[in-house]
Amino acid sequence: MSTPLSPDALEARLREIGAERYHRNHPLHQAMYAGELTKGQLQAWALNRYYYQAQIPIKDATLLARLPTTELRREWRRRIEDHDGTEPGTGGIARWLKLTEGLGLDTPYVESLRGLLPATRFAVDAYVAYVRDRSILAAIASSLTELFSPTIIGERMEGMLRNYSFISEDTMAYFAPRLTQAPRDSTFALNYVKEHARTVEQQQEVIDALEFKCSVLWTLLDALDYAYVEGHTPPGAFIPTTP
Ligand SMILES: O=C(O)c1cc(C(=O)O)c2c(n1)C(=O)C(=O)c1cc(C(=O)O)[nH]c1-2
Repeated sequence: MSTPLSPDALEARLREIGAERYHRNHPLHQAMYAGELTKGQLQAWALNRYYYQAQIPIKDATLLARLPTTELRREWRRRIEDHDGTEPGTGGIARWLKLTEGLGLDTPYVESLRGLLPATRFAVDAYVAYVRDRSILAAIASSLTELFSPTIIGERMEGMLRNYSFISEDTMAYFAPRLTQAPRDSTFALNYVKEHARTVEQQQEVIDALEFKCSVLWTLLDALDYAYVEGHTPPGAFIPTTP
């Protein structure tokens, strides 16, 4: 880029990146909603994704501490409440544990993180570090994958309920609220970057942040694929007891 894009052209570029790189295109996601995974493979996915869910409010709290205005902090604080809830048993993390429990996993084991794949830990920690260490613009832009999450969540809910007899609406309770939370959050983030990324350098930072985040999500599925579809489970990682 030698001249800055208009805000709408920047949005179009970001949407192109999502269409090409979002984890919706990953073969493991496609196998999951097509009903091709075993219960054990779904357990491994839910157990590893728990770490992503658990670190999201930590990532948001590191950003919150750096935000300069009341309006921005108020906006970001709501995200933390969405995940942590406002009292015990509420919020996204608690709902994620309903999913792992519904799949037959022991909650203390999931929470202990003992069964995580090494790549899950590295990729999620890289996301938290990115948001902590980069500019506020890059940190906000890295949440923009959420522009694309309602589509993948819709596919996953529909496909998993249809194709796996052991999955119920109740088990999938995590996802329904995300269908309204994600568009609200990503609209805010998109408007912020369209307003604040004006120079070529700033726009490149935003593009790089979205590509980085797509790579984080892609890596999580690559690691699951290698360990639980290809069968190269690293030492210490979760081993499914159901087929
Ligand atoms: O199910 C998904 O595929 C998916 C994707 C993403 C995403 O695109 O980052 C998030 C979520 N779910 C999600 O549930 C969630 O809370 C969330 C927070 C964030 C973020 O970057 O702050 N992304 C996502």
